[in-house]
Amino acid sequence: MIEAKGVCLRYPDGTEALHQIDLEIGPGDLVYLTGPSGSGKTSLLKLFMGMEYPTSGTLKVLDQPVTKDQAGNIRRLRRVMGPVFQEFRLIRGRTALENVMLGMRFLDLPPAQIKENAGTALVKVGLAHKVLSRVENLSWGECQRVAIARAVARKPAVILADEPTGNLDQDNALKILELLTSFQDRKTAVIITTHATHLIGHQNGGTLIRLDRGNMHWERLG
Ligand SMILES: Nc1ncnc2c1ncn2[C@@H]1O[C@H](COP(=O)(O)OP(=O)(O)OP(=O)(O)O)[C@@H](O)[C@H]1O
Repeated sequence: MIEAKGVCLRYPDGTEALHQIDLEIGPGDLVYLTGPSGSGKTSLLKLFMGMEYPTSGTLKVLDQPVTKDQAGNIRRLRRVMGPVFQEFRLIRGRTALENVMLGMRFLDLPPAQIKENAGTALVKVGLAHKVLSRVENLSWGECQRVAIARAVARKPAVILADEPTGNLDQDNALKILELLTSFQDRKTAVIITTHATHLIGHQNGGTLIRLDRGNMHWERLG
């Protein structure tokens, strides 16, 4: 599903964010990405999303090479990714339901099906009572759940959540990790960046990737 061989990422200002990354993530895998601030976690997610390209090495996502000259194909690839961005990127003035539906606009589904799937996703994240609320009237935690619903409603091949525990106390961080890992199934891989490694449940298994100044170390959990 995701295969990286010797991947390096150097930004135009010379910063080497990732160095010689080798990894394989298969369908249904659960991967936690951790490491200090600036260690390269977001950069790695951006590579998986085709928002950055490797400066050297090879990266394939769903058998699609992630290179600049494949930009058109990568745009299509993004439709089967389920990103949950740190800043959520919700559209103000629109309801929770509309936000989730907008995230599905590229899917080849009839409008009624899109609406139904969007509603189901909001129920799954515990927001049945906020479906018709505008997002600016929701709390921060509710907005986070809308962002998760938008990612999962697309039934993506990979859910990528960037630091979903960042602003949460321990109880809520645990709930969000449990919610995100509940979407892992045979076909859906879940990748979560987090500083909260002490909250990672070993019962779900999975892999912990530690990044340290762009270098990677693996650890199997469970
Ligand atoms: N667009 C960019 N241009 C230049 N350098 C960048 C850019 N984006 C990130 N960096 C640098 O690349 C390195 C890795 O950044 P990245 O955002 O991937 O780290 P992170 O592990 O996600 O950090 P945090 O936990 O603080 O979010 C850092 O040194 C950062 O300053």
